[in-house]
Amino acid sequence: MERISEKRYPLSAVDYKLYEEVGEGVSASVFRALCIPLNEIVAIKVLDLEKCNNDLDGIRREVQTMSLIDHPNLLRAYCSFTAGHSLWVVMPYMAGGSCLHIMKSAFPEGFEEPVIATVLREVLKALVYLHAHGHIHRDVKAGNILFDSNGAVKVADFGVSACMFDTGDRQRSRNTFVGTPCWMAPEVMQQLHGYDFKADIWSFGITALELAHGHAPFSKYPPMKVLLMTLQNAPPGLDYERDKRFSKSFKELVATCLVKDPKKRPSSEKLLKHHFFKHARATEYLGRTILDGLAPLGDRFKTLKAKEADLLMQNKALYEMEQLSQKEYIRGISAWNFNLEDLKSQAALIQDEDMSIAEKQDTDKKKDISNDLKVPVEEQSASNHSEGTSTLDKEDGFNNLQDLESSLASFPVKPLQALKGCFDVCGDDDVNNTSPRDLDHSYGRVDNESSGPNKMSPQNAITQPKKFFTSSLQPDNFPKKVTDVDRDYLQTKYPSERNHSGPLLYRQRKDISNFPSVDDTSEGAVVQRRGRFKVTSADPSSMGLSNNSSGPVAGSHTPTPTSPPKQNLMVASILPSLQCILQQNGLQREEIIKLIKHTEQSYAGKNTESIEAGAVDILQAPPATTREKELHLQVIQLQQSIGSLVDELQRQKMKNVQLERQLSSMNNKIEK
Ligand SMILES: Nc1ncnc2c1ncn2[C@@H]1O[C@H](COP(=O)(O)OP(=O)(O)OP(=O)(O)O)[C@@H](O)[C@H]1O
Repeated sequence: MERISEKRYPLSAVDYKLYEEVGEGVSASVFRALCIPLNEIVAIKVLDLEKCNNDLDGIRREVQTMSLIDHPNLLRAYCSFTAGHSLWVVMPYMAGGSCLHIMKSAFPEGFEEPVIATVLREVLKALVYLHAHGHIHRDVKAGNILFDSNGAVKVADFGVSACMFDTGDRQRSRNTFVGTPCWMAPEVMQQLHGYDFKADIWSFGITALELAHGHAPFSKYPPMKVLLMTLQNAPPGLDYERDKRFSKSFKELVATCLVKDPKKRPSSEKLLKHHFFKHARATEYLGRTILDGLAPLGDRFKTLKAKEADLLMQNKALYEMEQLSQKEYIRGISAWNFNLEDLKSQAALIQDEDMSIAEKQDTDKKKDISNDLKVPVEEQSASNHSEGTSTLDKEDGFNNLQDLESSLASFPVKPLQALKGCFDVCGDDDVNNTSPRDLDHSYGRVDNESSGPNKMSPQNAITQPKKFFTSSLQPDNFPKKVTDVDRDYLQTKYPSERNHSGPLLYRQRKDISNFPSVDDTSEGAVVQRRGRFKVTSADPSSMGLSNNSSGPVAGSHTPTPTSPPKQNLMVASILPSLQCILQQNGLQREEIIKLIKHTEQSYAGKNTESIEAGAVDILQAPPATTREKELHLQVIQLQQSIGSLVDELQRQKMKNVQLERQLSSMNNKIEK
C-alpha cells in the first residue's frame, strides 16, 4: 500500500509554476506544473469556482475523497487551496494521460487483450479498495483511467463518488441519478431502490467493452436513448462471432459484470479472482505497448483539441450549438439527477431517425448495432435470460415504449399511433434539411415570450438555450463526419452530439406554426428543471388547444406535481396526439379551401357566361364542347373530394372532442 506522502506541498499559487494544459473537464482545466520548493512536476486541476454554480459541495467532496484515499491505483490529491476565484488541486502528474485519450490518439479500435487485462486488473484493485472503504466511484470509464509515464494505472475523478456509510443528504444522494449514461448501471437509472457498489461493477463491464472496441456500447446514441436501451434491451456483451480475437474468459468476465440484477453481479473482490486476469501482465508492459512512441501529453492534448475544433468547424452549426450547450452538458453527464418519468416522456418524443443515421454513417458497425440491440437474450450472458429482451423496431422506434402505449390503450386513438400518423404528414426532410438555426427557432427557447411563427427571429429565438434539449439542436448529419473514436470522445466531451431528442417536438412545433388555425406556438416557460432537462409549459390558449390539453414536453400544461407518474406520462402523451390531429385537420382544411378556390376559378374562367347569367347550373346543363366536358368532369371529381375531405374533417373533429373529454376527465382524476 502506498504511504501518504510525508512531503508538504505548499498551499499558495505562487509556489507553483503552471506549464501547458493537459486536460479539460466540466469546470476544470488540468495543467502540468512545477512545485517550485519541492522541484517536482505535479498536475494541478484548476476549478473555476464561479462556474461551479451550486456544486461546491460536490467539489468539497471530491477533494476530500482525493486527499483521504491511499491506494496506488487511485489518484490522490496532495493538497488543495483557493487562488482568486479558483480552487487548485495539486496531484501527481500522470504523463500518459487518460485511457480514452490514448485510444483516441493511437488505438481507435481498442486494445489487445493482455493490455485490457492489465488495465482492468489495476482498476479493479482500486475498486476493491474503494468498496472496502465504503465508497462507490460511480463514474468508472476509460476517460477516468490515467497512466503515469511507466504505465502505472490510477483511477481518477471522484467528482461523483459517494460514500455508502454516509447518512442524511449524502446517503440520499445514492438514490439519485449519477454517472455517465453509457456506463451507467440500470438500477442507477431506475432509481427505484437506490444502488450500491455493484453499480461500479456494471460500469466496469462497460469499460471492459470500451477498451475492447475503442468505444462504449450505445455510445453513438443520444443519452436518453442509451437510458432506454440499457433499461429495456438485453445487456451488451462481447459477441462470439464479431469478437473472435478475444478469449472466452474475457467474454465471460464481461457477461458476469453486465447482469442487470445487481445482486447477481460479483463483488469487486470476487471479480479480481476471475481467471481472465491470468492474462494480465506487469504495468511496465503498458508503458512498452501503449505509451511508447506517444507524443508528450500536452502535445497530444493540443492535437486532440485541434482535431475537435476541426470537427466542430466542419459543422459550424454544431459548433454554434455546442458553444451554447457544452458546458451544461458536460456538467450534466457527470451529475445527472433527474426524474425517470420526465425522461421517458421526453424519450417518447424521440423519433428513431438517429438510429438510421447512425447506421448510414457507420455501415460496418451495423453488426455491432444488431449485436448490441437485437441479439437474442440466449446469445447473451446466460445469467441475463430473465432480463429485458425487447428488440428495437427500427421502423418506428416506438416499441421501447410499449408500456406507455398500452397504458393509453383506452383512448379512441392511441396517441403513439396518432404520432406515427403525424410523421407521415411531416417528411423526414423537414427535419434534416432544416438548418440548426431553424431548429433553434422551432424550439424557441423564448421563455416568457409570446412568439408566433413569424416572431421566431434569430434575435429572440434563444434566450436560455443551455439546458433545454441541448442535443436536439444537433444537426442530423453531424455523425457522418465523425469516426467511432471521435464519437466516443465527443460523447464524453460534447455528449450532446448524438442526442437527437427533439426532432419530433421540432416537427410538431414547426408544423403547428405553419398551421393557420393554430394561433400561436410560443414555447412554454420552463416550469420544472430536472438536472439538465427542463419541463416546459406553454400557455394552452396560445397553443390553440383546449385547456385540458397537457404534456410536459411538447405541451401546454404543467404536470400536477402530485400526479402518479403513469398518469403524468399519459397526460404528457395526449397533447402531441391532439396537436397532430389538429395539424391534420388544418392541412385538410387548407386542401378544401384550395380545392374550392380551384373549382371556382375553373368555373369562373371557363364558364363566365353561365356564371354571369346565374341561370345555368353547370352540373345540370350538359356541356357543349369536349373541353367543357372535361372541366365538367373535373368539377364533379373535385366536389367529390371536397365531400370526402369534409367527412374526414368531421371525423377528426369528433375524435378531437372525444380525446379532449378523455383528457379532461383524466385531469379531473389527477387533480382529485
Ligand atoms: N493528474 C493528472 N495528470 C494528467 N492528466 C490529468 C490528471 N488529472 C486529470 N487529467 C486530465 O484532465 C482531464 C480532466 O480532468 P478531470 O476528469 O479530473 O476533470 P473533471 O472536470 O472531473 O472531468 P469530467 O467530470 O468531465 O470527467 C482528464 O480526462 C485527464 O485527461
